[in-house]
Amino acid sequence: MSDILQSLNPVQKEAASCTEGPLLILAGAGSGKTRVLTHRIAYLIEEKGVNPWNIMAITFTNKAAQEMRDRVDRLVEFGAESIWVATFHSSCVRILRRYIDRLGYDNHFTIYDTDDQKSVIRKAVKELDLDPKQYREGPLLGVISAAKNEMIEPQDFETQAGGDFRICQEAKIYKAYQKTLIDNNAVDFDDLLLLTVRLLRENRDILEAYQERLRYIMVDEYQDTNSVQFELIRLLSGKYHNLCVVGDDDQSIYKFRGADITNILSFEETFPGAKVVKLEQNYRSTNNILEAANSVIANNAHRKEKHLWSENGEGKEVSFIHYETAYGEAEDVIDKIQTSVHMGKYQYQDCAILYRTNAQSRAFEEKCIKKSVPYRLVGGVNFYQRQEIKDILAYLKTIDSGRDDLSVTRIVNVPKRGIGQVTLNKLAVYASEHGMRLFQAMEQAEQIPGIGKAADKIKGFVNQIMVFRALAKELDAAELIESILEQTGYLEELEKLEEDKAQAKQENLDEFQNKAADYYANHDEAALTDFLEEVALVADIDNMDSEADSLTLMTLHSAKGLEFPVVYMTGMEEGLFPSYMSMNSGDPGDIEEERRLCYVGITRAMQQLTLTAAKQRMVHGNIQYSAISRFVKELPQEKLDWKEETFGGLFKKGPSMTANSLSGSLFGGSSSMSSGSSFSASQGSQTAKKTNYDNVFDLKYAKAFSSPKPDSLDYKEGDRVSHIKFGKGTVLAVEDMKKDYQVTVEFDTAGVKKLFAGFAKLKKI
Ligand SMILES: Nc1ncnc2c1ncn2[C@@H]1O[C@H](COP(=O)(O)OP(=O)(O)OP(=O)(O)O)[C@@H](O)[C@H]1O
Ligand SMILES: [Mg+2]
Repeated sequence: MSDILQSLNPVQKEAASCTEGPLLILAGAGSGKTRVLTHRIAYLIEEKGVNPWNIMAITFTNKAAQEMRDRVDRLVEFGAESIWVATFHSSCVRILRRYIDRLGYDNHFTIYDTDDQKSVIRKAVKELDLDPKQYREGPLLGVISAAKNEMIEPQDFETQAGGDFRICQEAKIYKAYQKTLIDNNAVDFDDLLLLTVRLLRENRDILEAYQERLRYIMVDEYQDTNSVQFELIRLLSGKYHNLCVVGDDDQSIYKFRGADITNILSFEETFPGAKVVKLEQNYRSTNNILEAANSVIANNAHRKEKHLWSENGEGKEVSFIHYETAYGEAEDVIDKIQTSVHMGKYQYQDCAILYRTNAQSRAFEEKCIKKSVPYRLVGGVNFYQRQEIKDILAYLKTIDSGRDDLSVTRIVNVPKRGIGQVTLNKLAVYASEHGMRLFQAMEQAEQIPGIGKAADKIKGFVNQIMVFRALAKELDAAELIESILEQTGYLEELEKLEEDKAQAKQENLDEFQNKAADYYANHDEAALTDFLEEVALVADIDNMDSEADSLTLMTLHSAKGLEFPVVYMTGMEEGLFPSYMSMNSGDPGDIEEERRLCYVGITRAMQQLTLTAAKQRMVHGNIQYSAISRFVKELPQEKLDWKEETFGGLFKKGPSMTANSLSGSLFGGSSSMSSGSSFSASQGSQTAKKTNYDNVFDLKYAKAFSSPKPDSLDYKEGDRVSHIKFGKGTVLAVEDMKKDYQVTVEFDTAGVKKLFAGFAKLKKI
């Protein structure tokens, strides 16, 4: 066998050298799938004499495409540059730039981004005389995108509506939207794929030309392809059938973007005569880590059975640490990493901290900055650089002093107040002529010549800030943030965004409120100025050097395909991971998707894996007690190195404390909290006593969060209420407790929750 394949094991060799006909490499994480793909390309060129021009390799992200090209460059002597290595989208752009005129477009088409798309939707809704409140851009874009991913064109969408009023209206919007795009010679991201498929279906000559050229097609991370991507591959490989796809059904984590796991599960039916190769030897992780991964994923019903093993030895035991608070979790994890680096065991770049939601990065980022640990945030903007956080910070700064013109400029039209650039210029000129700050000039707007009617709008803004200034004396920063979000209409604006985006921003804002609540809990008599000073210190990220040896922080989703010697999976709590949404959607498939994500996380670790959870975490300014994630329970318990943090230190769990004997209190099994329900406590001390979490953080929180019991409630059993985070719901029960009312609410999407009335601030609707 050739030299090129020398570094592969026999099964990998078989896969890499099986070049003709359809081939599915179905294999678990770290078994060398990506490695086989790159070696296969080299083998085709060097051994089989295939022209690089005839080879296509498709990946999902630009980063992966770049890496694939680099790896092939190293293996192949000449011609690597003419291999077609690209993502799905860039492949389509390439085809369409050449041939889109066949579909009636001009070849110099424009690609619309989300902002452009939204304005097209707004225009369509207006033209159709529909209520923009009922037909919001975000959700409509979601509907259109889903239709396009299923290759449903506007006319088919209408036919499928079958008289349903709402769907009929959506069909009209879709039609108008598409017409505008065509009139502007523009395409959206989904069109790129859809139009390419249409082009190939309707133009035999073009299809045949590409089929003839792209004789060998390879797709990495095949488990995440959606219908239209699948169709594109099917068409292109339709003549030579030399299609090699690699993937792992257990790592399919993009269902929410239309990825269809059946594409991989039914490969053999779709491509008759397909050869299937399974790789089971893992080269990445120790056996302890693999056993953890195998044991968790075994709980999914719909999967192809496979079992990973490795020759890397047992390795260190997988650990689980249960902290009292999320604050303690962040502090200790960063400490542990720093210690291992100081001891010379690892470098920062060997370590990764993974979490379920972007907002969780905040606590870790702060600890890194405080302890001078260099870090790199992958696939996200640093917490304090995020748009919504900068907006709210700008409000707080303006409320605090109004001297920062940048902040004032940032928020004057956020949300929109209709104050135009011309007016702002006049204000700036007036301010500089009179040696004032911009905000002072605004306070005197009516005296400024030429401002005219805009003066009223400016006064409105100034008055609002004045009201907040008064409030700032009464409220702590967390409450102030809440009133800013509500009273300026910022939250309302958020709701108009696409669901994913709105939710991510909402989570970040919640996390910022938690930060504020946390700060006030730990600083008696803190003022807004002190809080802003603290934030300025922790938000200083200018001294970050992306090239330097640094710790990686990222979400589980963005960790796919990567590997690290040391991995921490944090926030392993019911409601966080798995997420509330997946727990309450009613579709068991959603929990399975979360479990696959957990599997992806575990299998990133090469030598050392630690899972962590916190008993209490601030969620939307409330302390929330959560049970340990079910995924922790699914790990092989007898091999798990389990530590409990109690007051003053970490203690190893004694041999008699098996997971099952603890399940009542730790997994929420026997307590009044059903699995997945959360407990928002205003009476921290009371709850703390009951659950015996007598640690110093509890007392501080308790002090900060004891809010008076309301005299009476304006809602009762059966009423509809709304909660700022959980949305709308129906009151199931109201219990009059000594210190507060405990209200049980069944939320429409967030499930059943028990809340304390004094803190939950439920509104009757
Ligand atoms: N035969 C082999 N000999 C030595 N190392 C190998 C071999 N096969 C794979 N590896 C190494 O194992 C690690 C995992 O390989 P690779 O990233 O290709 O796996 P994968 O199946 O694509 O994983 P994932 O499912 O996470 O994408 C890499 O560091 C790779 O270099
Ligand atoms: Mg891979």
